[in-house]
Amino acid sequence: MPQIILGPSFGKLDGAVRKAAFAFLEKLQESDATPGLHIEPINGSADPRIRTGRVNDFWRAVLVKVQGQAAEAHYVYLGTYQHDDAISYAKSAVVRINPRNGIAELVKADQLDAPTLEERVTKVPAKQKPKPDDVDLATYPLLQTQGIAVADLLDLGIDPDTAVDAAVAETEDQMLAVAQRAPAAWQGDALLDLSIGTGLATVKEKLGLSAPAAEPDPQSDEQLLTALKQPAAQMDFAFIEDDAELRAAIEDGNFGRWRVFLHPEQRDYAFRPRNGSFRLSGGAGTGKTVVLLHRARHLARTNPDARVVLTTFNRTLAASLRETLRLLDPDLPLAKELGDPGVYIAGVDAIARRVLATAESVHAASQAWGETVASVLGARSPYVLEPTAAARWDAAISTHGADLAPELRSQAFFVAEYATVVVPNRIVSRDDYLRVRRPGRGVPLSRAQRVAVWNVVAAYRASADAAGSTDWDEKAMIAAAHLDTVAAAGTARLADHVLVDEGQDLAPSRLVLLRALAAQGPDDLFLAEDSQQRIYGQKVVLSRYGINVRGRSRRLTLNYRTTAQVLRYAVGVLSGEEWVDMEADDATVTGYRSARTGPAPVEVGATSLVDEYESAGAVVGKWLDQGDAPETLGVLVRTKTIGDKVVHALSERKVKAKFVQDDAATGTGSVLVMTMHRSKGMEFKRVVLFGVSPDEGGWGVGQSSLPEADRADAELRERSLLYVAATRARDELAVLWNGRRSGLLPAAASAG
Ligand SMILES: Nc1ncnc2c1ncn2[C@@H]1O[C@H](COP(=O)(O)OP(=O)(O)OP(=O)(O)O)[C@@H](O)[C@H]1O
Repeated sequence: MPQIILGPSFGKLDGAVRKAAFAFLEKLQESDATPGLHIEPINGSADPRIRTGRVNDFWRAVLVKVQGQAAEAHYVYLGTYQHDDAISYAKSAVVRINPRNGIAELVKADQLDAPTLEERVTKVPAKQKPKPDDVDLATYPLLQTQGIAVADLLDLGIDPDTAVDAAVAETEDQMLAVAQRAPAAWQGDALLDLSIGTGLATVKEKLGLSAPAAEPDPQSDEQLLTALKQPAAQMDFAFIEDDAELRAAIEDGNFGRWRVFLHPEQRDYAFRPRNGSFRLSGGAGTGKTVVLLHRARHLARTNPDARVVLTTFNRTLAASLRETLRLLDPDLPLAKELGDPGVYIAGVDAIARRVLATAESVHAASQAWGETVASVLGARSPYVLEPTAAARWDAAISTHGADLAPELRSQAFFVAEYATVVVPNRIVSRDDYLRVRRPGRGVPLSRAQRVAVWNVVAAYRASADAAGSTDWDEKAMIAAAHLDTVAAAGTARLADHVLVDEGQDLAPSRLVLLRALAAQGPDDLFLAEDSQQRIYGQKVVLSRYGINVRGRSRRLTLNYRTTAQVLRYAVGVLSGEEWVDMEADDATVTGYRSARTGPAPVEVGATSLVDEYESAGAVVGKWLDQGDAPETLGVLVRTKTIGDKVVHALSERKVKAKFVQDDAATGTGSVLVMTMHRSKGMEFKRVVLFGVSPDEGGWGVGQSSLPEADRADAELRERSLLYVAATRARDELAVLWNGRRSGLLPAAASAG
């Protein structure tokens, strides 16, 4: 069967033609000898491999035929055009090997001749190299300030016209414009990377660029095929694997390029085997979830017996992973039960519950099960499935917390202490607690304070014991203990590969559980995280919970979702704070960039709540008038109460809106209002952040009652929440408040 390769300009078509184009390619994929396809060369085409094919009476497909030694040809599909346009495009399009780096590229014939390289390069104004003391670097060509010359760009293989334009770009926005015009995706990416200070060697490594051993032979189909398969070429050329992929790409107006056009780094993280646990970090929108989905599919396809667990913070996000994996591969077998071959998708708490439910039904009466529960909670009832309400902390504090210092008398303090110290360390007695090290907990405790804290913990546990209940930290830890016990007795673990999204939000007990799902070994655990998006729980260091990723941590830096303008604003929310990643290293935003442009975020400060509702109605109404589908617009709020009021206020202003919570379907036809927490992992075309003021509900709430160290961390989480919310916007962001502007928002200049 001929192999179809989607080229960079396979383009968008409207409905009827799309169907015809798909039918054409489907037949071509079966056999290029199918009657009626009329695959023909064009007289006078610049590229001898160019063919056109008959889609119908009016439309023709433009293709590049690469035969090589293979029995079946490869066809690069360059799009479907009306007859005359197809012929003129086919005459000028050339797919060739870039002589500098061996990457396949689509160029126009006129780019290959006139004017010579030397002539074009002389277009670059000869400014002297800047001297740090006497030059205003802000008005100096960006690349020159980084010590990059045109010759370096040409050497990388960047198209000469693009190189010349890039060399004179003085601002980020000018560079973005050049990058967007670049004839190949890898070139735009390389230019943006270089312009923010990434070195030439790193750029080459990230894109897998290296000089070919010999001058490419333009006649050689084999060489062209190799060139098409280079990772950097695959940002523009996608080898289509089956009918479903073809149908999605050609027929689906919402086709996501993420399904087939991966960045070389994404490709590497998705497909390369790893000899142990791996951590992939990256800012919002850099494609961490995309990598996980591709990796899950790859592992399951490579070994159909493999038990792949794909998990995340909660069931809403798990439902979204399931839906997106279905889009990527509708035929991929999903496992129904944990431990079955295929991909099993669930939130981490659902996994804990699954393990416990099975274990309790089989072992509840056994001594071993009782010992497992006791190893985490001390001697108590072996029944653990019922949930413990967080309110039990309040009861325990009020009955047994008389000796506590006032700043420790809060549910939030106990939840944090319990989840990060008591449960993961399997503390079952007061003596254990007096001895345990509490690294990472900013709040110091004297011996007397520890005793007072333990009294409350003991009371909390006693009341949960009486109810036969456990909280989610306890459930995860008992499940992990159980899995370790049965594995030590020789039973196989439940998974071969565990893939984790939103790792930054997982409490220690959840990490211990995920570690216990698979035996230590190659490709055991792959964890995606962005520490700057931690909006739940405490800071966590992976190595404390048996997850060793030393030397196996990488970072993605290209944001595919958000425009450069929105990204700059969102990153402004993070600035001035210290951030650490899950290896306790600096979490840097260096190199984090977007290749897309759009309007600068708009800020609207209102003088009353009614005024703010009015502004929200006006902003959303304008977007709807422009033709945006309502469900592509998000209004993000701090709390459900605020959200309900916003829905009401929008409806009064004739904007149909609905409040979305938990894993309710978003549906179509309404503007979506949701809490910023609920918006995690989602994206919208345009976003309103509503009520970003210390005078409005939610911000800073409860922090004053926390110990100082916990308060600082709570403020970091609020920044992260705002960052998460702002980075949900693909194209445009509006930030609204009533009263004072929140100090968490970036300095006013970033908004411009
Ligand atoms: N190679 C790609 N080509 C085109 N689009 C991509 C690519 N990779 C990712 N995207 C798109 O970028 C957006 C962000 O991707 P994804 O959700 O995987 O990022 P993320 O790092 O998990 O983000 P977040 O941390 O904000 O949840 C999605 O719309 C995705 O389809």
